[in-house]
Amino acid sequence: MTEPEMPDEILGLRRSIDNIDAALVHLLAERFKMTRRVGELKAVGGLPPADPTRDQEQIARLTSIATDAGLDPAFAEAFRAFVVAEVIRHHELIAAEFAASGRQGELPPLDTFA
Ligand SMILES: C=C(O[C@@H]1C=C(C(=O)O)C=C[C@H]1O)C(=O)O
Repeated sequence: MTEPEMPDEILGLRRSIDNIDAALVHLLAERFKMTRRVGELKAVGGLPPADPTRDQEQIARLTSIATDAGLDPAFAEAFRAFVVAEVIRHHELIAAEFAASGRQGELPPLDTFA
């Protein structure tokens, strides 16, 4: 049995979906560059990787933005938590590398835009 033909509208929608997926990957790559630098600055300053106060501010802000945008706020929070968990993992690695390097108090070179 042959499958029904894919409607042109679905093919057009998929082109936009692919563009959006590409934009999301680019945005995440830029975000991780920024959070990596935050992780370096925290390691130098002796600050912990996680910041629960900042988390609460972000959750409140994103819940409001998601609701206004018609996106399920529970999904927005799950996505934020997924991304931040990876950020914290990076920060822990950066802190461990910094502690092992013996460069206490020195700021690593800025490579945010590398
Ligand atoms: C990037 C930071 O570190 C962690 C990661 C966050 C994030 O990815 O947005 C927010 C708070 C922290 O738990 C930060 O403190 O700004």
